[in-house]
Amino acid sequence: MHPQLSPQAELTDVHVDVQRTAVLRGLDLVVAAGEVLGLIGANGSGKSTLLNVLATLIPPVAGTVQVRGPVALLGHAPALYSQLTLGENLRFVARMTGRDDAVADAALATVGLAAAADRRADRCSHGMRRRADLARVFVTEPSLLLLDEVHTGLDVTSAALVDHVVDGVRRRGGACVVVSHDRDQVARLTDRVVELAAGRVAPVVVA
Ligand SMILES: Nc1ncnc2c1ncn2[C@@H]1O[C@H](COP(=O)(O)OP(=O)(O)OP(=O)(O)O)[C@@H](O)[C@H]1O
Repeated sequence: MHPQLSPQAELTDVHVDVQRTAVLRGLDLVVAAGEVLGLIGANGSGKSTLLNVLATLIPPVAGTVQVRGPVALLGHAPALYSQLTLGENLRFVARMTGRDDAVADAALATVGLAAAADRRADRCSHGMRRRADLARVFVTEPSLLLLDEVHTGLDVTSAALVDHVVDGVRRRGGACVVVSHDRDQVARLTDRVVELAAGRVAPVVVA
């Protein structure tokens, strides 16, 4: 962590139930501005739930959640309207956040999808959809970027694009939380790693 920087997100004694089952139980976590935090844990330990709490999509039943600045969550599945083209999807995001269409078009070009802008999302490969999802980050410029297993199924070039996106958020002084089952990926990409178990997080030393 970078103690000299203020927290981008701070969770204190957070309890979250999913379908009446306690998933997070008194969880404390500070994500510092400028850091890339790795989050690991067994299947079902609550990693996606925690990202949803950080994205303020799931309210805790107890505890406090403080998040500064705009947040972007990239989930298991890319968040695109399947019947819209990639260009329409990105322009929609741009308009919803008060940006020009040109920003959306530039973002698509940045992720190497300018030539596919007129292709419907449901006619794109998984990797293309993931790239278009990553392009959202160039449009909205979040201060807190939450990545949930986004490396799955990506080729080397697309995986490098994830690194580029994470670097961009960090350079702007924002923070990232990266969920992955790939410990090598986590060790390479992050400044520090925590493990979620029994509803709480604990520091982990990743070789
Ligand atoms: N829609 C749902 N309905 C019922 N229970 C759910 C639902 N979503 C999650 N859960 C429960 O919440 C717990 C935490 O799930 P979550 O998806 O956050 O775990 P995870 O660590 O991200 O798992 P994985 O590594 O498999 O993606 C799980 O034990 C699961 O049983």
